[in-house]
Amino acid sequence: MLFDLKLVETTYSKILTFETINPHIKNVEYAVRGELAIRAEEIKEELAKSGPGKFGFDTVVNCNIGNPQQLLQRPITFFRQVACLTEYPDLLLPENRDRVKALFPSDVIERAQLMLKQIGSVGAYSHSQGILFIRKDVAKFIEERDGYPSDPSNIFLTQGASTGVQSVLQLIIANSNVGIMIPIPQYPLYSATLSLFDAQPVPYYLNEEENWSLDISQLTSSLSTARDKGLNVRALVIINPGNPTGQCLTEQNMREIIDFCHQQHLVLLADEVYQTNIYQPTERPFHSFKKVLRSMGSKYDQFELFSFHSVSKGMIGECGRRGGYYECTGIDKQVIEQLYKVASVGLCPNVPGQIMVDLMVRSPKHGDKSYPLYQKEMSNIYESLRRRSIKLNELFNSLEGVSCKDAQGSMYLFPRIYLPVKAIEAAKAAGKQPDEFYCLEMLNATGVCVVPGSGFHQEEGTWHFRSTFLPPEELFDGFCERLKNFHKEFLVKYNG
Ligand SMILES: Cc1ncc(COP(=O)(O)O)c(CN[C@@H]2CONC2=O)c1O
Repeated sequence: MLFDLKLVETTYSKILTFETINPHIKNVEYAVRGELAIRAEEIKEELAKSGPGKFGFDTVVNCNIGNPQQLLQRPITFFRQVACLTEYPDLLLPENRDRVKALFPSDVIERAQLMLKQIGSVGAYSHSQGILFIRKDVAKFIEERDGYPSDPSNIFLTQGASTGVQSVLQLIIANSNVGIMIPIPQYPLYSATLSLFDAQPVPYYLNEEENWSLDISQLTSSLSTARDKGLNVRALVIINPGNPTGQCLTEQNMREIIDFCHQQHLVLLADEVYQTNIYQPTERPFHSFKKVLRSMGSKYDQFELFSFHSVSKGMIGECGRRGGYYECTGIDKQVIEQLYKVASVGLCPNVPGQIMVDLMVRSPKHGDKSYPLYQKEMSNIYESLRRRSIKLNELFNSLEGVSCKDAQGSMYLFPRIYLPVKAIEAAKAAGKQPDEFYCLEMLNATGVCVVPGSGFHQEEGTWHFRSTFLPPEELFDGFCERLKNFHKEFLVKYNG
């Protein structure tokens, strides 16, 4: 007898429902692309369909995510020229030589030929840890940056820093009693990943009054509270420069943190993706944890450190290429073998992303044909980011009931907002956190999409939001004006 499909359809119950999927996935929150970002996409749709109409603006400005090229930042010419030739090697055939020479500088052609000689084809799987030739370039970059040896076999190329962070956390989280120390406010990749792997976040609070500084006493009290609860705290996460807070650690503070981890037997995860987004290079230069660690002498030779970097940030902003790496320092060889085994399950990181990592760590040098343009493009982007960070910081601090620490690094400002009682009551009535309510009102009034501080977690009773300073400089004054006018109107509406 044939199945009566109607019968099957009426009685068929879904295997996968919200109730039956992995509960850890349901616990995951990632505010950078949460409710505000979703609402911003809806508004974009409505604007595309029916024009400004009911909105007082004609464009949505995505300041919720550090995605420079979404905000029209131009890619670095040299990087794209090399990438272009590696994607279509026929351009390098003798019959095309003259035409290609007319379009591409000789050092671009040479670099593309070198890359293709090493990798074969961008369409081929590579070594699961990443192409050795590129890992050697990463190791050389680290040695030249820090002045200490780096071993390519201790380097993993990854799909952006995100997947590196997740691989390392997955390795450390042996069971649900494992605690991982994370900064508050923090970039929600960490809290989200701990939820996913069913680990326990052990929050340590950054000190906003002291420019988001990291007090060792805060680490100590947070750790002892967690251990008193019976948690097996195994690692400490540091984001330097900070996201969302933008602070850069002093070398002295970094030595104290390493000593703290050494004494308390913690693995250190150093997220350094913003290491070139440094806007006060004299007062607050970037130091890598690898360099500071190696400068502290043989007592720390066995210290365990993972350092993460990415092509998504800096002046490069090639977020969509998903390129990054992490370096394992002091990590047991057998543990590295396990990391390799898991990396091999995913076969390999994407090869265009690996090429971008190589271009980042081995960029045009003085004397190369492409160097003048490369240097000009990089410094123009850097100076513009610095100017925009200062301008937006000044704007926030000019607003009534707003205070904002300056951006020593990264791509964000994280102003604190003091909201009128009526606004807090209105938020409660709407079932929203006060800063979430403020951000939604901002989006609906101006089209500017930022992320509420609650999405990064924050000290109880304080409210913040995070904005990038990425809108194009030629539109920046208009962008700032939108925010200023909104804030004034918001206060009138809820101060009465
Ligand atoms: C501190 C930090 N670490 C890692 C990442 C992951 O980067 P990739 O996976 O792209 O290498 C980000 C991305 N920053 C997110 C994305 O944009 N805005 C943010 O806060 C980040 O801010």
